[in-house]
Amino acid sequence: MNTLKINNLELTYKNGHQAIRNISLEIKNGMFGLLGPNGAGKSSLMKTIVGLQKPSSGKILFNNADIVNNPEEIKKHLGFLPQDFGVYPKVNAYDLLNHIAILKGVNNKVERQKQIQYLLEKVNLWNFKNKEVHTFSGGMKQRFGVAQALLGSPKIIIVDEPTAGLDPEERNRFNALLSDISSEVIVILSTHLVEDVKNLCSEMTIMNKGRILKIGKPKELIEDLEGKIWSKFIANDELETYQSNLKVISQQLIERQLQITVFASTQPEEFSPVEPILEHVYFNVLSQNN
Ligand SMILES: Nc1ncnc2c1ncn2[C@@H]1O[C@H](COP(=O)(O)OP(=O)(O)OP(=O)(O)O)[C@@H](O)[C@H]1O
Repeated sequence: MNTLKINNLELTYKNGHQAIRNISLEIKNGMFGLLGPNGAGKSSLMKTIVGLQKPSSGKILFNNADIVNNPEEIKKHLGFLPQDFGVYPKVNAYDLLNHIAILKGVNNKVERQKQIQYLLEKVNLWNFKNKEVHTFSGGMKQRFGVAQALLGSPKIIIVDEPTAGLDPEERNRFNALLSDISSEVIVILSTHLVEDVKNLCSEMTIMNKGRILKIGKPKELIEDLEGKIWSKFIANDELETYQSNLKVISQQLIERQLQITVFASTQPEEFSPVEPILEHVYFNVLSQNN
């Protein structure tokens, strides 16, 4: 079992912006969802975990090793799948993986060949091993990204917005693959897609403005809202009145009619009960923080 422990982490950038505010977390094997709107501090947190930047204060321990002072202790066990790799060199999939494996310290040639074949088969790209990666479709590039992240048998894998730009079928396939991997390693999935967290993660946290606002199992966080979510169709000009009298957590247009969803411990007049979902957890938590 791998463990990542974060204690009282703080990060203030040189311009004075405080991107991480007193964060403490404990993450074990499985998929952990880091959910938050743009600018919440997710990338700042991940970059600090992987040792790309030092926190202003606080501790990060990976399997009990202090990785703030010894980033190598995590780097040798890390697989990183960034949002976008930028431009790929004009190299075929096999050769590119071979190159990355060497950078990751897989020095034995036979071992390298074994790992590359295993991973290309696992992500369904073995038949495309001689094709240049820059010609791959979005989904194929993402799966290639997973293969490179898994080279060198990492114990912790960090993925940033992994399904951005994938069509629904590619997204499902990609998510199944991540879920498959996560039983033996820590996978931290940073995203603003509630749907991906709901489908994949056993534990999650919601963060905003550098703080952790909620932490728990998606299922339990949803159960906490049982009997507290209500909705109603209203006229556009009534919105402000409802917002000042009730806790409106979301609003959406359905066939051009405005529907609001509110959080309340008892049923507001003329509202209908709604079965809670993770979106409600997310919007409810964020609305308390705005
Ligand atoms: N190097 C930096 N110097 C100063 N401020 C920064 C720096 N990097 C990020 N920030 C600021 O810190 C805050 C958190 O940014 P961060 O990129 O961590 O958020 P995020 O949750 O990952 O958002 P996104 O989903 O948009 O990537 C933002 O207000 C951002 O402008």
